[in-house]
Amino acid sequence: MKNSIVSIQNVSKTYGKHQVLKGINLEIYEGEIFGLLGPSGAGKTTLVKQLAGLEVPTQGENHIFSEKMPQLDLIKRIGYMAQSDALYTDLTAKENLDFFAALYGLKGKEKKQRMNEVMEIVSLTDHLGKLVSDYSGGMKRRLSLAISLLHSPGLLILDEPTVGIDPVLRKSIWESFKSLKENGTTILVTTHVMDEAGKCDRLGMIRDGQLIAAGTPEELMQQTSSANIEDAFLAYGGAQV
Ligand SMILES: Nc1ncnc2c1ncn2[C@@H]1O[C@H](COP(=O)(O)OP(=O)(O)OP(=O)(O)O)[C@@H](O)[C@H]1O
Repeated sequence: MKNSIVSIQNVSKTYGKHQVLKGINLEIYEGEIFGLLGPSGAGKTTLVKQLAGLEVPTQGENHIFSEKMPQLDLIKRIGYMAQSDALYTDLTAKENLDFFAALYGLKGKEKKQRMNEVMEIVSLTDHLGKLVSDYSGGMKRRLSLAISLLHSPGLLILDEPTVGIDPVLRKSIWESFKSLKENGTTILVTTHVMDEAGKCDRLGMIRDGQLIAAGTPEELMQQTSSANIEDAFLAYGGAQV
C-alpha cells in the first residue's frame, strides 16, 4: 500500500467572484516527485500555497501526512520554496541561513552541519560569506532552495525552483531531487519546463483551476498518442505552457 503524503480533497478557491481552483482531488505518495504543470494563471501557486499552509481553501480540505492543514506542527515538516525569493538581501548567505535555522530550532553542531550540507547541494559553499545583494538571480534561487532543505523536511514543495538557473546547474539540482527522493523525501514541484516534467514520477496537468489529467509521463503520452509531454498537455486541452 502506498503511503499518501498529500491528499487534496475536493478543493476549490474563490477570490471575490473569481474561482481560481475548481474541485481538485489529488493524492501524492511517499517518495514521489510529483510535477504540477499548467499555463500561467492556471492556479498552481494558489494550490501549492495551500499545501504549504499559507492559504486556506474556500471549499474542501488538504491533508498532509494524514492531518488536516493548516497546522503549525505540520508546517515544520514541510520545506517550501516560493516563486519569489524571500531572502534578506542586506545580509550574507550565512546570516540568512543562520536566521532560518534558528526559526527551525537548529542549533550548534547540527546547525553547522546542515548549513554546510544544503549549501553543498546547491553548489554555493564558496559563496557563504557573500552579501545576498551581490548574488545573481540563479544564486538567489539556489539559496532559497538550500533554506527550504535546512530542516530536512519530509515534504518539499517547490514553486518553479529552477527559474533563472542555467541548464548545467539545473541538471545538478534535479540530481539532488533524485537523491532526496531516494532518502524518502516527497517532492511537489511546479514547472513550465517540459524537460523537467519528463523527470517527474507523475504529473498533474492543471488548467483554469481544474486538474485535467494526472499520471506518469508515459501514461499521459500513451493516453493521448503523443510523442512528448508538451503534445500530451495540448491534447488534454491545455494551452501553451
Ligand atoms: N490573493 C489573490 N487575490 C486575487 N486573485 C488572486 C490571488 N492570488 C491569485 N489570484 C489569481 O488566481 C489565478 C491563479 O493564479 P496562480 O498564481 O495560482 O497561477 P499559476 O498557475 O501559479 O501561474 P504562474 O505559472 O504564472 O505562476 C490568477 O488569475 C491570479 O490572478
